[in-house]
Amino acid sequence: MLRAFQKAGEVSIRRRPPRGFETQPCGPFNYKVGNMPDDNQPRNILEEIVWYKAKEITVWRDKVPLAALQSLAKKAAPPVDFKAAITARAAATGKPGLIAEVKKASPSKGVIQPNFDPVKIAQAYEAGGAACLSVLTDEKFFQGSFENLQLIKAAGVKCPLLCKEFIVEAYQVFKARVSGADAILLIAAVLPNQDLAYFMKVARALGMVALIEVHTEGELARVLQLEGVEDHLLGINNRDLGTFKVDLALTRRIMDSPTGQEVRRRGILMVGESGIFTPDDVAFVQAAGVGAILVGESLVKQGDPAAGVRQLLSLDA
Ligand SMILES: O=C(O)c1ccccc1NCC(=O)[C@H](O)[C@H](O)COP(=O)(O)O
Repeated sequence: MLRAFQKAGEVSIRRRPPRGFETQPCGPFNYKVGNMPDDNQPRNILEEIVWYKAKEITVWRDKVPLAALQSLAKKAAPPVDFKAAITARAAATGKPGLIAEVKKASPSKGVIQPNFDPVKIAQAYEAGGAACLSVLTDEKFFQGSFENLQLIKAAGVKCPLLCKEFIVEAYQVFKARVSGADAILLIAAVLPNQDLAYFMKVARALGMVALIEVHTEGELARVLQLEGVEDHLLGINNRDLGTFKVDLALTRRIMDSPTGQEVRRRGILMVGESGIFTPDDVAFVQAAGVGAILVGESLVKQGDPAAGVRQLLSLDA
C-alpha cells in the first residue's frame, strides 16, 4: 500500500533529515543544533538506518580514503559468479536457488541467534545446499560487520557472497568488494535510478552483480527502465518497512501484475525475500515466479542450520 508521502515507484526514503542532523561535528565535540521539529524525525526504520549510514561512511572514509580502498579492490581475489551459482543449484534441485542469510539480529526481532558464529553458520548453510550466502554488514541495527564477510571468504566458503549493506555511496561498493563480496544489495526505495545505474556500473566494473530490491510494483516498473538490468537480480522484499509485517502474497501480487509479466518476458532472475519459513512458503513463492529466495531468520535460529536448509528445500540428507 502506498503511504501519503509516496508516489508510485518514486524513492520513498529521504537520504538526510530535511532540516539537517540534530548534532553537527564541531572540532572534537558534537554541537547540538537545537530542538528539531517532528518532521525532522525518520519516518520508518529504513530512513533511520540510511541517516545513520551517512555518518558511518564519514568515519570510514577518514580512516581509509576512497583512493586507498580502490587500490585494495584491484588487488582483491576475483569475484565468483553469483547468478550462475543460483541457476546451477536451481537446475540441480528443481527448487529456487537459496541465498541463506548470516543474520545475528534485526530491528524487527532483536537478537535472533545469541550463539552467533558467522563462519560456522556460513559453512553449515553451504553444506546443507545453499546456492549463495547473504552476509549482513550493518553493525548498529543488525549486529553484522564487514569483518564477518572477510572471515567467511577467508575460511574457504565457496558459495558466492552478497554484501547485505544499506548502500548510499560508491564507497560502500568498493568496501564490499575489498571485503570479499561477489554481489551487493541496492534498495530502490532509497536510490533513484540515476544512483542505481551508477552503483550497478561500479559493481560490474568490479566483477560483481547487484540484487536490486523493490517493495512495490511501481518501484519494479521504475527499475525495469535501467539499462542492463537483466545482468543483475531483482528482489521483492515482502517486509513492510513501516510495520515490519511480512506478507508473501506481495510477491505473488507483483509477479501477477503487468510489470511482473514483463519481468518474465525479459527472463530476469527474481528473488523472493523475507518471511519464508516453511517448504510451503518456498512452493508459494516459486509458483509466483521467483527463481531464488533470500532467507534469514528461519534458518539462522536453528541449532543445525545445514539440516534447516535441507528441510526448507525438502532436500535429501
Ligand atoms: O529484518 C528486518 O527486520 C529488517 C528491517 C528493516 C529493513 C530490513 C530488514 N531486513 C533485511 C532483509 O531484507 C532480511 O534480512 C532478509 O530478506 C531475510 O529476511 P527473513 O528471512 O525474514 O529474516
